[in-house]
Amino acid sequence: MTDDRSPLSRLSDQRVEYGARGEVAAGTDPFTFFSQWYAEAQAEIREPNAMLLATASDSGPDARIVLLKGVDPAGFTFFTNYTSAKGLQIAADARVALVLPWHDMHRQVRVQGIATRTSAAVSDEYFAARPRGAQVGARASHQSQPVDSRAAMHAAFDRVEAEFADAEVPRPEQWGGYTVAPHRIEFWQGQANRFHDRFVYESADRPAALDDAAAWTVARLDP
Ligand SMILES: Cc1cc2nc3c(=O)[nH]c(=O)nc-3n(C[C@H](O)[C@H](O)[C@H](O)COP(=O)(O)O)c2cc1C
Ligand code: PXP
Repeated sequence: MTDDRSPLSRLSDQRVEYGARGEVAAGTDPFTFFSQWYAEAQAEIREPNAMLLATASDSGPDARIVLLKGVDPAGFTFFTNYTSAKGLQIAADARVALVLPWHDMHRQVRVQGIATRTSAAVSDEYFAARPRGAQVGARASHQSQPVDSRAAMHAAFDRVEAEFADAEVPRPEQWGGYTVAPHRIEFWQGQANRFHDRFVYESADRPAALDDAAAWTVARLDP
């Protein structure tokens, strides 16, 4: 904050005012609320399904972006490598948090829940729908492990391509989905004077179906 030579020392000058979208009221159930907000985000945000996934384990908290690939009343689904850092962390502690950061709309959605692996059939179906290059990449990558060089990565990619030259690329068994079944979900709408709207749905710490209005209590929170 005191070093005037660095532009990074002056970030306190940056200021965006919120509130142009008007006030928000709580919806009936979290699924309806999320569906409505997601449809609006889809129209305005370039990659609205990019979300932060936070994990907790004995080694401490960790976070990274993953892509949301589906939402239904059971929860929020993404795909990854089960032997990655996040995969090992979820194996040690399945409690996770998600944040959908829709800055341009002055909105965020926060989710807390329990991650469980999708069935092999669901993972197979999604893997088969990915572009071939992404399938090859998933087989060639030991996600989150050190690798010697970019050249070594390309060699691994080429080996997989050669192995399945005339065939479909099968899903590696360590690659698949997780569904986060939520017990807390918060909708945040930025407002003027940092006096925002926040609505939190809770299901008594137990995951509940998002569209089961009776399972959720809703409260407004101070900003
Ligand atoms: C926009 C964006 C989307 C991403 N989507 C995914 C994803 O869906 N699955 C995934 O495994 N990694 C995804 N990544 C990469 C992760 O952020 C991360 O680098 C990788 O999964 C390794 O994380 P880990 O070492 O914590 O396991 C994405 C990164 C970005 C920036
Ligand atoms: C390492 C990794 N895995 C999976 C994904 C999800 O990609 P896709 O949309 O092809 O499933 C991404 C997206 O950036 C990624 O970086």
